[in-house]
Amino acid sequence: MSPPAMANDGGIRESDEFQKGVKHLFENGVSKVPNKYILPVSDRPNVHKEQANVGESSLKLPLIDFAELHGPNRSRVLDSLSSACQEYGFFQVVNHGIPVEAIRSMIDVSGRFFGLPYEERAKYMSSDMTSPVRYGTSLNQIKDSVFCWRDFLKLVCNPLSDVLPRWPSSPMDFRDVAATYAKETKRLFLRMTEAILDSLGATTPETLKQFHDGSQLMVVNCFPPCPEPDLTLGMPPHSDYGFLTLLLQDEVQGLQIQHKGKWITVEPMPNSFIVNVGDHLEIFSNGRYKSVLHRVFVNPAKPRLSVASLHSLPFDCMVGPSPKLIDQQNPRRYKDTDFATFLEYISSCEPKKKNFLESMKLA
Ligand SMILES: O=C(O)CCC(=O)C(=O)O
Ligand SMILES: [Fe+2]
Repeated sequence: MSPPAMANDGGIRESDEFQKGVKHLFENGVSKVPNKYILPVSDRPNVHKEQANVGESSLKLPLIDFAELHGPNRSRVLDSLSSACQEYGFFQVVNHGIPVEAIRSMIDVSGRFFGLPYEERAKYMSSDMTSPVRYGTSLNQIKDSVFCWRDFLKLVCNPLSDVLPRWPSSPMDFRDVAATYAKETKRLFLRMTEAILDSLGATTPETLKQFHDGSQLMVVNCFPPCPEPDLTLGMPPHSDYGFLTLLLQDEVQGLQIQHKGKWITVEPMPNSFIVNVGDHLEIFSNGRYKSVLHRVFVNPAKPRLSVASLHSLPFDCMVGPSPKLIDQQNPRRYKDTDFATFLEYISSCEPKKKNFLESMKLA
């Protein structure tokens, strides 16, 4: 027999309700954050206190004008790219060549997907980490002891023709829009990666080819308004495991990155992309470029949406420090790793900060 359903301070009577996600809680008029989502005091966002100190807590990321990368100023832009990856692990890209229409449509269709009735969204729930489509809540709803205030839709993007028929068929235009967006972001990723490899002096034809055939995962994140945003987070501090993440956020604040020991809010900039160094790039660069912790705070009034496109080498490929970046002065600092090891890691324990990357470091 299952244990009796427990009432709690959020007025939610069944713990199973939490498995349905935060959009569901919000639609049912939740008026207090249920205990399941309340973080220990030391992990709470403290956003309002930080923002009273505006000068320090709000940040314009280093700006990379992508068009300039292909002009006479390329080497200067590569230098800026290199400092951004070393100092912040993040930068913002403008003039990236992705049509505004593709960006707007992706945000719009994602919003409409999360606007579908719960039963329609729930068709895509799966505990299989390798499923081409996976709807869910929190980070890992099977393992997390405290849930975060986020629902997600994960879409494996390669090979596109194989996975597309498994993607949501509703809203009707979802597949078309998301496939166009996936192709556009892949193209930008490849051009971005050429520049990153160039900035490291680590370009080889084999590496470029591997990225060409590499993996892509899109994560659509939905953060509904939260009645008590100071008690919880949309996403706890984490680093991204791939090589590069191309992140699109709507106009609502939420993303914070850790910089010089402080949490700094990244101001949304319409139609631009935020790009961040993932664990695989930190490893590949032998520690030169940093995969930086980031988190998401929620707010009481506005829903927020973001789309992260995570790119790396093919799923079964080993990632290790580039031989071009290892020498006597710079000995190898990380072990080789692959996706399978990472998946095993996230399914076997609650992901905490940069533990995965830490476990890859050589003493
Ligand atoms: O919503 C955001 O701004 C960040 C999302 C994120 O960090 C992720 O999906 O890994
Ligand atoms: Fe992330």
